Amino acid sequence: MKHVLEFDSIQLSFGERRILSDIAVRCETNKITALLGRNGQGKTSLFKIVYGALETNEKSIRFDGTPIAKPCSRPDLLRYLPQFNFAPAFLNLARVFEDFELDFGEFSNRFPEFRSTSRRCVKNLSGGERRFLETYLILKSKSKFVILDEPFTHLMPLQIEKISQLIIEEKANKGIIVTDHMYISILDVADNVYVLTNGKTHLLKNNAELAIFGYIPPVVQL
Ligand SMILES: Nc1ncnc2c1ncn2[C@@H]1O[C@H](COP(=O)(O)OP(=O)(O)OP(=O)(O)O)[C@@H](O)[C@H]1O
Repeated sequence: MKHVLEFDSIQLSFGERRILSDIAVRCETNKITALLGRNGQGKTSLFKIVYGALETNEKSIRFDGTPIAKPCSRPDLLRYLPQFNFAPAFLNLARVFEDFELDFGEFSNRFPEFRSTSRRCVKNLSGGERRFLETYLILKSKSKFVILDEPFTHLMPLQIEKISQLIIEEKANKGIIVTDHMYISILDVADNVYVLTNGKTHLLKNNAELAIFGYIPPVVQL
């Protein structure tokens, strides 16, 4: 059964500075929805509002047409990969997988580079290993939707490829909303791409519009 997550009518200012003013995003299960935008345009702020980690007076977030006030209290509906590390630093990987109700064996069989890490504390992983682990935990969770805020940060190209593959596979089970400045990898997997600029979201008609919105230089051929 198809599910729909929509968010619009979101207003956000920091002091006198208006960040978000004209937002309209629609995400569906079995689809990958990308949000691109120049640095500082408000992508993370928007995701935090949708998840419920940042308060704002005006917002409308609906799941299958029903408003949800605090999606962060409904992990069955929505989970969020923030830009910062969230897996508890002093737990070992076996315990983290247990807490997330995921199978460490399945993870380490698929990604043998993690095979001997079940007793290792999260804090002893490298930056890239930790980002890979945390992205996996969110992507494989049983939520109907997940938001991934820059999942490719710290990842080497080979791991970016593996996460891209996982994103494509997991869309069979959920709706995925993603932003990352590795935009070519994002364009490769996305079904719909929005650009956030000057507080407004635009659904892209074609990739060339990325240059028109000033996200990529005009010379890049996509
Ligand atoms: N708590 C805050 N107080 C004041 N200004 C803030 C706060 N959080 C974010 N900002 C500002 O709001 C703007 C949007 O920030 P945000 O992190 O949402 O942008 P972004 O599109 O995710 O950027 P990037 O691509 O660089 O990650 C930025 O100019 C940022 O400096």
